[in-house]
Amino acid sequence: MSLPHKFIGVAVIWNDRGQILIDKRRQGGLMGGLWEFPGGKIEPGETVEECIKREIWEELGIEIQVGDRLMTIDHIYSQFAVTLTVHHCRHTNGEPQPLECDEVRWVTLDELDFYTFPEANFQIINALRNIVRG
Ligand SMILES: Nc1nc2c([nH]c(=O)n2[C@H]2C[C@H](O)[C@@H](COP(=O)(O)OP(=O)(O)OP(=O)(O)O)O2)c(=O)[nH]1
Ligand SMILES: [Mg+2]
Repeated sequence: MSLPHKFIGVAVIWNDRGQILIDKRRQGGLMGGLWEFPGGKIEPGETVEECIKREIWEELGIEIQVGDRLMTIDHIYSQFAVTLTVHHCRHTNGEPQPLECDEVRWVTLDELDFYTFPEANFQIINALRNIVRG
């Protein structure tokens, strides 16, 4: 049996105050109510960078500059598998709006502990802490 496999571009969006943008997935849907780093499915013919820029515009209505890749994570959930390609991004323009989620918030690395993320995100959060704190 092979699980469906989703390829996702994920953005760690930094602002000038060293905060990161997170969003709360819509209640009811898959992983509803969990917080995540914004992003979505890579479409055919699209690079990860293009996917991230497009998704962030569609989901949050802001402009970003997509920077270096932080990491790629393969994770298997009970119903599907995901490959998350995570890039550092910089917020350049616009006020984030919850266009396709329930809420958006700027948080510090420390504050991430107060939010519940999907299982695969532990690796992302650990990597961010290692980078920032050496
Ligand atoms: N954007 C994002 N997705 C994440 C993170 N962590 C994590 O496991 N995921 C998973 C949850 C989703 O299955 C998938 C994100 O894709 P999506 O939000 O566009 O897809 P979806 O759940 O709407 O899936 P579908 O119903 O359209 O098939 O990746 C994260 O930090 N950010
Ligand atoms: Mg999405």
